Amino acid sequence: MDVYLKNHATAAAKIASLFSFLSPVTTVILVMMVCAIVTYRKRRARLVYHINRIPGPFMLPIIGNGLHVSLGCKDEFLDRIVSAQKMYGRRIGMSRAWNGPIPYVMISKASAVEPILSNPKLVEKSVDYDYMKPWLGNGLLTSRASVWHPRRKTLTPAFHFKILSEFVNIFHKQALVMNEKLAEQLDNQGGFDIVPFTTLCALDIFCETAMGCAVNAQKNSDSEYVRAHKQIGKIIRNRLQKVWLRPDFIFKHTAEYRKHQECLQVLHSFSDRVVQERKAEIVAKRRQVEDLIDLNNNGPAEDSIDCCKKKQLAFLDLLIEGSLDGSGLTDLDVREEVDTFVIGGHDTTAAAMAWILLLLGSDQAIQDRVIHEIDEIMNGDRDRRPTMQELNDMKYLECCIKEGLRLYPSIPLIARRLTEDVQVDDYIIPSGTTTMIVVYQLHRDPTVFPNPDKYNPDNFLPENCSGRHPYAYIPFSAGPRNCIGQKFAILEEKMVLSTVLRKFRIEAVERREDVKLLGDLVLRPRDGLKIRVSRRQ
Ligand code: HEM
Repeated sequence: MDVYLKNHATAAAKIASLFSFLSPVTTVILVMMVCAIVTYRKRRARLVYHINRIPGPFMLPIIGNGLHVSLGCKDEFLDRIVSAQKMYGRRIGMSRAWNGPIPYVMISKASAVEPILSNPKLVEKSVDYDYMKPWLGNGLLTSRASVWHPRRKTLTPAFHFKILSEFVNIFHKQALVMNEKLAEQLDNQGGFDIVPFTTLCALDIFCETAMGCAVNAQKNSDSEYVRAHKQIGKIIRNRLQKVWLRPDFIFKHTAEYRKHQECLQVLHSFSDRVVQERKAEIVAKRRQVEDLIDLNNNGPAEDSIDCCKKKQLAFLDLLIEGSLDGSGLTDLDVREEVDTFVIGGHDTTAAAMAWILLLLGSDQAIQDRVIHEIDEIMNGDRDRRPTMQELNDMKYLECCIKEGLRLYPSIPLIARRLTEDVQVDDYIIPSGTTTMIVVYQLHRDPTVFPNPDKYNPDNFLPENCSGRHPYAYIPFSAGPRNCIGQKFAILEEKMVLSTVLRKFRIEAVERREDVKLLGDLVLRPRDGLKIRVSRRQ
């Protein structure tokens, strides 16, 4: 003990003699730096300790499991995550991986998902979302908690039930255009890829409902916008996988960066134009109202003012009216939300509808049952637009949609950066970790869904849902940062799918098992989804 104290005293004396050469200010700075380093190292050691208690693959010094993620075929990202999770996360529903110095914890068990998604303090997205920022800026999907809170509050009313019911007409109109396009494929007995059809239909629907602008994507399918959108998704995925492409100063010197910038130019000029045109219309309308007030010395009738104030506004109008009335949102902020909602609002629903058509085409008995339900509700009428009530009554169709989203959740991975520790059973996932909820696998937990790979819409009959863990099925995420557009999505899908099924019978041309999956920003089939259509008798 004496020797120990003596050694420390000597070390302290040496440090003091070193500091005696330095000015007091430099000494204070040095001491602060030493303290910061000691604290950082302590925190880091704690983080490493807790992460490495979680099962995971063998890792190399410094690069960890980076090679496993970055090397090889870029289309295998989701496959690799799922297989690592199957191998190491089977027992506790969690596994860990180090992407260089960054720890990731993959989760596919409902009881481990709950403490993360339900906690209102854990709403920070992981750094992986930052690679979407040049495109989406601080839109709802990518923004930090401090920016996200007020914006989410502003936008929530735009997806109110009353507004959605006004969209039903547009949903139907665009579904009829899709039917016209499908009719052109009646003679195509070899089959065709359904994904471009649902994608363009969903894009038309979103632009016309939420932003009041008709882009006619279904009629003009080779639009520059659609191509740029597809390409930027690929570039971002590639960058996410390849650690060395992550730093801006490297990425900026690649050919991909030039393509990335070209895509941004196309995408941003589209959304800028939409925002500016709508803003000009709103400003002109306001002027008209002001002129009317000036003309009438007594001012406008009270009830006409009330009617304007009470009207519920759709997404873009809500943002623009807010920015004109001093909500603090700039034109750039509005554009960021437009870009975010266009991707959130059409890619996801498009993928879901395509998968569901393939699934229905693979099981004629299920298709018969859903057609029977629709015919019964519509009294055999195959043309009239369904009312909101009739759509609500299509319960079995809803089960088919939910089951489709279980097997093929449009967003297969949800990542969060933890800002506080989370306890799961005997494990601590420390603050600072990136957690990745593997929704694709969570939805295939055999203890929750027996025979989990089978397409079985009965899984969502009320009697089969009762008692199920609320976080076992989360296609729209859950908790405070869940999907803002989920009611919109289900309603749109019901309208489009029922409109298709009233006219056509669907047959899958390929087996589900043969479809290669791409874990892009959205879960897509690598080579499309081939179906055949015939007119219903
Ligand atoms: C089948 C269709 C859809 C699915 C499966 C889906 C799924 C999801 C999921 C899982 C999230 C959470 C993402 C995360 O935390 O990383 C999310 C967020 C979001 N979704 Fe959806 N979505 C769908 C349709 C829509 C639609 C139609 C809209 C717009 C009308 C929309 C707009 C958004 C937005 C803006 C966010 C970010 C919300 C926030 O952070 O506050 N989504 N969606």
